[in-house]
Amino acid sequence: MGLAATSSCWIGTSWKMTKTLAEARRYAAGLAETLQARPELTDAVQAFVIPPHTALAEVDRQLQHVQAQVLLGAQNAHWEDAGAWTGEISVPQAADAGARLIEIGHSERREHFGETVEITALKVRAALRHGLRPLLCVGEPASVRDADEAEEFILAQVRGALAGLDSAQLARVLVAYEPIWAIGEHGRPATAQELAAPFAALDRAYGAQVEAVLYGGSVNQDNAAELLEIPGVDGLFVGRSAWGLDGYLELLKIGASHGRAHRGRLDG
Ligand SMILES: O=C(CO)COP(=O)(O)O
Repeated sequence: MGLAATSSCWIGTSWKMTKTLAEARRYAAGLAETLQARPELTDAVQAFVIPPHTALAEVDRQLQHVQAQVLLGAQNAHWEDAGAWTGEISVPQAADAGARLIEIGHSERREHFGETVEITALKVRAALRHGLRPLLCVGEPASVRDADEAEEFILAQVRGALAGLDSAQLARVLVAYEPIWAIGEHGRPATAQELAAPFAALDRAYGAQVEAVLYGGSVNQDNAAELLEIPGVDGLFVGRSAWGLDGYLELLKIGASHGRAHRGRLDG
């Protein structure tokens, strides 16, 4: 798939429901230009960008010369390949527009669009069936965290979505742990201390089987380096702080320096 073989750190962004076509084109063109001029930014990083469906094909066009450096993703796709599903798009349609990754089960989709564990399982299978990487998002609400049940909650979400997959399929899955209370303008970033136990639990259960486990929720240029140091964190999934290209490039730089240091440790 053209992924950096040695990538030790994933840094990606979902634009959620933001950006006109012109804004998406400008961002993607600027990203492509920067990555061509400074390929070292992704030497130790796998970058990914998840635009709204309306901009997928155009962003794909803009990123065509840096496809080995940036994975393009879609924010959602239906589990059926085609049919009478008004308002939905299928995995083959997302792939046709350039997507190589499908985001599944973001808490905003679970909360506002009724996406259940069963639905996430169907969508994971649809993505894999068509050779795309599923990016499964899991995370607990504040009430579950306060009841000290976060780990059970997120492991049940992952288990339900990935049940029955073989090891080759699991090896293509990305998991993003995004506590709901940490996401968006009303969220606050989780601290390294709060994240230690959930990431340890995810690592124990799935770390060796899935491609990567990422953290998301109010990631910014000030906390990214510290978050990347948490054991079990293989990368960051970013909303608002990467909606401007400069913000995303800054995060890529932080990821690159983390990735290089990490690789140095592995090599040494
Ligand atoms: O939901 C997120 C990524 O999927 C995170 O959003 P924010 O970085 O804006 O909190």
